[in-house]
Amino acid sequence: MSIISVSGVTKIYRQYRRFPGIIGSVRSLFTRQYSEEIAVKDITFSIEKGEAVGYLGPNGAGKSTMIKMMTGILLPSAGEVRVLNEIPHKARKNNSQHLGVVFGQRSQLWWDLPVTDSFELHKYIYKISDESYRKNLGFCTELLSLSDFINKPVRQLSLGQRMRVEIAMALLHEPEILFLDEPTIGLDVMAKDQIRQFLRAVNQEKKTTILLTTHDMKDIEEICPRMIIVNKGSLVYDGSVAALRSKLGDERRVVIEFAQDPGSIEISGLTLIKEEGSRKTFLFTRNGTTVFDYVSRIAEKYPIEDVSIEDVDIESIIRRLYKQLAAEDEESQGRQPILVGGAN
Ligand SMILES: Nc1ncnc2c1ncn2[C@@H]1O[C@H](COP(=O)(O)OP(=O)(O)OP(=O)(O)O)[C@@H](O)[C@H]1O
Repeated sequence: MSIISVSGVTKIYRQYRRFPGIIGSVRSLFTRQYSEEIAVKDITFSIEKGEAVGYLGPNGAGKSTMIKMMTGILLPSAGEVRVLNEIPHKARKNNSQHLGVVFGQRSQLWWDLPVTDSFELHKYIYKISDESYRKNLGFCTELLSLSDFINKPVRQLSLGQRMRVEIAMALLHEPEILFLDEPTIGLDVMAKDQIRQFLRAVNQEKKTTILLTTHDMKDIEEICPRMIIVNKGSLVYDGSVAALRSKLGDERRVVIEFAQDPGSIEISGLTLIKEEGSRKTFLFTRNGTTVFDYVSRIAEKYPIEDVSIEDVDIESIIRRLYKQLAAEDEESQGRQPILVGGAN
């Protein structure tokens, strides 16, 4: 049985409009006008125990709304969300023992208290046994290097330190599922790396199921073998990075270091995307001809010093997908998603 199951879920936000001015305020009392926004549109997916899934999408795609429904903060307008086989909104009290939640922008910590006091309070509220607390705190302190600032008041912590503390706190009661909304937003490269390594360890060693939203593709690469992509409320992709790569055309980047600058060269089948003197980068799409055929054809005309072939990075793939989706949106409003499905 899936640990999370979302079937046909839609969320519509309804916003009441006020008429302007004093007369308007009186009128608003009698005439209710409202606008509707479909934030999540008929989404279905399920997640198995122990998976790590990235939930992606452009701004306003409906990611936070979905996390809020899975954690029981919001109710769907239609469809059903089940987490640990319960309706999250109804089972909030019981479920909180089994869920860990980190909302990057909103803190669960006590601002003026030392970090340890927030942890102790969490231990008390969640009735964590002494042994379990010691073990989990030890795991987090070591892998997140918390000891340098664990006695400082939370308000004195840097953003990166605070995020590490938030994540540790969400894991102290050893939840089965960890939800994270943009856990690496605004952090420096080192802090991001540490959090990614930590989350990977939590998923692999403790078998905690992880679902995170992010705009940072490195988070996906390092933590999540599976990604779910949403756009304007609808699901547009559910599968692995590799499968998306091949769905969108299997592109490779070919970097050629020429013995001397050959000037501008044109080879049909290769698209020049970067020129740095004698070093040129081409984009190659697999289409029956191998990249070696192209390179040997070039080498007949121009002496080559070095060649390297790289996969296109996931960031570029997602950018391409978003561009494709935006173009499709312009072309035909409300058409069926182009890419649903595609696991491994
Ligand atoms: N409380 C609310 N009332 C009305 N509309 C809302 C509310 N919360 C979100 N929305 C709207 O629903 C849509 C989806 O918002 P949501 O925050 O879920 O997107 P998101 O994918 O998390 O975006 P981002 O990446 O920018 O955080 C947006 O158009 C947003 O304006």
